Amino acid sequence: MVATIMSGKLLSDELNEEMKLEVIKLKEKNVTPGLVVVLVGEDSASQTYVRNKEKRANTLGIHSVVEKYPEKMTEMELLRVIDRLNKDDHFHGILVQLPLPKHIDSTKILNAIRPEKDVDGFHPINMGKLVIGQPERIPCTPYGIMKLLQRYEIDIEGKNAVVIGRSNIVGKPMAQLLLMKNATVTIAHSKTKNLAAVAKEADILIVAIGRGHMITKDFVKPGAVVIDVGMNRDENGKLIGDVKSDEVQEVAGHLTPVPKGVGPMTITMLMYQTIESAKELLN
Ligand SMILES: Nc1nc2c(c(=O)[nH]1)N[C@@H](CN(C=O)c1ccc(C(=O)N[C@@H](CCC(=O)O)C(=O)O)cc1)CN2
Ligand SMILES: [Mg+2]
Repeated sequence: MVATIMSGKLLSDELNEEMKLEVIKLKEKNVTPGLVVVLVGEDSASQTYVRNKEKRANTLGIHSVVEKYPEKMTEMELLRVIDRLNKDDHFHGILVQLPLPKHIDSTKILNAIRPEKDVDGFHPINMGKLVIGQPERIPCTPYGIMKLLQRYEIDIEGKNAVVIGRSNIVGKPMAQLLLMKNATVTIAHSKTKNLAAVAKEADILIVAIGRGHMITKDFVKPGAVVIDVGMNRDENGKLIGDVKSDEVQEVAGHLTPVPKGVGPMTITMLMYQTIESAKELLN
């Protein structure tokens, strides 16, 4: 078997075209979706991601502003920035790029964002709404994965889904989204015993561990859908996923590549939620 490759890049391109039209329609009603990205410090990967977000927003016609602050900014100063942006009607979405410098408590900052403007879906109110099955803003990576599963017509209902990783940003919301589609969901993590056996039960295997090439074919049931959320660097600095794709693609039915799999969908869903947030103004 050779797995079907699920391209996040292609789906992003398709959704971009739809979103451009949505933005045009909103502008006709005098609403320009606005996104502000707050970047604190000099982390070079974060700078790249923020630049990519700005570029994508511009391509779609979204009004986009990046506010950059020095590494030594205090938590109180950042809270004041969030307070100002919460009140600024030009912005329907506020995103604070993570990670923040160590002396700033990320939880405090994320909790200060108005839930309606929380296009990352990280605010406890948005997380809580997701858990009770009334999602409003959804963390972009798992949301993008759901769009990919839908695009590739993957049946979810009644399937065994195993999510490896229990972060607030990926693992936990991913499990909730799959549960909402009536999958039987298992969350596995670093303390799970016999991980390969647990993973091998999965019809849908979501891998968000953060360890390059850890998932070999021994973890994969023949024909399974394997979603690789990992972004790691190998010894030569090459970007690799958590899944050993060359051998897993011989066993899996579907597989997301790294790069151009889940990654592009994260930014796409960020734009999508910014537009959704702007639409709410009309209602
Ligand atoms: N506030 C947030 N901070 C962070 C998030 C987030 O969703 N919200 N996620 C990551 C970084 N990130 C977006 O911010 C992000 C990282 C990577 C990609 C991506 O498309 N990756 C490409 C490969 C890029 C490369 O070659 O290095 C891919 O997978 O094809 C998108 C978004 C942490 N911070
Ligand atoms: Mg996100």
